[in-house]
Amino acid sequence: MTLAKIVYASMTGNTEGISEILEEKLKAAGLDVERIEADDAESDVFADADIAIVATYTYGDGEVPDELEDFHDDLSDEDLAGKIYGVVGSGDEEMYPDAFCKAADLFEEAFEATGAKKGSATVKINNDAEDEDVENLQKFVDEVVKA
Ligand SMILES: Cc1cc2nc3c(=O)[nH]c(=O)nc-3n(C[C@H](O)[C@H](O)[C@H](O)COP(=O)(O)O)c2cc1C
Repeated sequence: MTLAKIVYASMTGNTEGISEILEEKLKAAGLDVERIEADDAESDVFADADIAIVATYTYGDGEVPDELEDFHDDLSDEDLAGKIYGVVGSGDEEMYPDAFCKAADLFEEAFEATGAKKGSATVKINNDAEDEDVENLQKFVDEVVKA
């Protein structure tokens, strides 16, 4: 069975909710899913996964959250060739227009260095997921599953 792993960080719950939506949709597509909170994620967490997903909010001014910093630094050294990756970000578009969901972009760069294949365009969500975002998450899941 195909295994998808979702590593997520969430301070106020928005990204956690997004990760739950992803889990639900991946399961509905027939996949095994593991959702791993940032503090529990070792850099080799995706070694046994077919699909590697990171869901992250953005902190500071366009920075990866503290609890994902080491994970992000080490991820690019992993060999994830043959796997599919996808990234979902939550940020605040009004408050941080120039750094909106920048952490998601930084994870995309790290995944590119691993040799994994991008399964779908990064989804960026303004705070918590609304109806339109849920549709975009469905599209994201459909694409990573068939990539
Ligand atoms: C101190 C602080 C800095 C932030 N910096 C950014 C930022 O640079 N870019 C961005 O898009 N959002 C930024 N945000 C907004 C959060 O990423 C956004 O509220 C997100 O939905 C939080 O996700 P969570 O509920 O999963 O913790 C910042 C929020 C705080 C409190």
